[in-house]
Amino acid sequence: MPPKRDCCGSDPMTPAARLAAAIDLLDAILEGAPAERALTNWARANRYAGSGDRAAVRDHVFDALRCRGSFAALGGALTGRGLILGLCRAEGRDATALFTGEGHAPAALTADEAKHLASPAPPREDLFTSDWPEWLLPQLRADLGADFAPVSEAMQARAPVFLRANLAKTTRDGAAQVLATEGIETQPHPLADTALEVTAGARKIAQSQAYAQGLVELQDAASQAMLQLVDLAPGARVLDYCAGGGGKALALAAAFPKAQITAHDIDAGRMRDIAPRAKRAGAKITLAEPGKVTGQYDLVLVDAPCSGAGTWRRTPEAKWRLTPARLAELVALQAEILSHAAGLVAPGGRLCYMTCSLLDVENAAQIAAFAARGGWESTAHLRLTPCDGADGFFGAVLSRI
Ligand SMILES: C[S@@+](CC[C@H](N)C(=O)[O-])C[C@H]1O[C@@H](n2cnc3c(N)ncnc32)[C@H](O)[C@@H]1O
Repeated sequence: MPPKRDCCGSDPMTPAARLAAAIDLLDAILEGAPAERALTNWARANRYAGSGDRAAVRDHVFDALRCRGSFAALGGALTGRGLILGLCRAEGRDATALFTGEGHAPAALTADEAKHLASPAPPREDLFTSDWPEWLLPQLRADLGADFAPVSEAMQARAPVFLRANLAKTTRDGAAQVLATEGIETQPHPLADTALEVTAGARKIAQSQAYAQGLVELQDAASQAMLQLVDLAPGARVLDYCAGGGGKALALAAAFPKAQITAHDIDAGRMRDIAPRAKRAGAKITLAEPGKVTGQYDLVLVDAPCSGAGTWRRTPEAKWRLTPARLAELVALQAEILSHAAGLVAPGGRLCYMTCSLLDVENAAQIAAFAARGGWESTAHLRLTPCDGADGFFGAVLSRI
């Protein structure tokens, strides 16, 4: 059968050519180019690459960034070429057959490379350990305890894609049926009764009718699960203090249609998508002016800026960019935001703190320090790791003492 042509009529790139493109991109990224920008520039400069090629090259690049330490060890060098050799080895692909130097394939293996690939692979534990930033290892080992090995292994895999069924418009089964008619296969996920894990057709979501009609939103299942911490009476006043693009505010609006929800973020630009998303979802969300929020709320949600360690499968560059100084800055910012947000909680109301971090210093220790400053106690918390099937997340509910 002839190779399937893309929409522009060019033949798809060969697997070896896709690897060669990923090698060049990774070299640029290792020199400091942001991955997304490098991929966009590459796609613009190589118009012959169809959507399948772009997706495959992107997957290679993100797989290599996520498993940077282990692929470099398996491939013999922390270079684009070393990482892609490591990727081939990790996936059990025959590098000799792909690195031929013919056509657009990467140059043939050198004698040293062939020797390295034939040498025994490092032990499994050394491999997954090397996919964390080295400076963070003592902290991660202490915080994750017995979960360190399984979480580290889970973090090497690609993150699943999840949707939240908008129960204000449909049921989870109803959303799944509509998605299926558009070639998007899903299965319910146990972490939340709104969560659908996408098993096929993920790239069609943004163009689907189910999405356009607000039946579903993209949201990680652990992020959806965090709403288990919240219970709201009809008419409750809710402030999403760090609303960003509104993921939590929209989920709250769907779960509690009678709540009055206000979204706030220090950065107005981050809230740009809330209005169109709310319109699609059929939700009412009031936007507060950045830095000017006042009043009293029955629930103040602080989905705090954090290291994002629980989401590093999706944003692998971020894990290599984090520094001890930046982490300390984030921890100080979280404490400051908590103090400020606490002042907006009405008598008898609650404060809910969340992060997508796996690090204790941003999670339980942050809450313990806040409670130790007086006046508040933690009444419930939830900690999820990628071993639960989705991103790492932490949430705690606090009441006044
Ligand atoms: C984890 S993100 C929020 C994600 C969002 N809640 C969602 O579910 O899509 C953290 C947000 O906190 C905001 N932020 C940072 N510093 C802040 C501050 N001092 N006050 C309020 N928001 C702040 C950031 O702009 C960012 O959008």
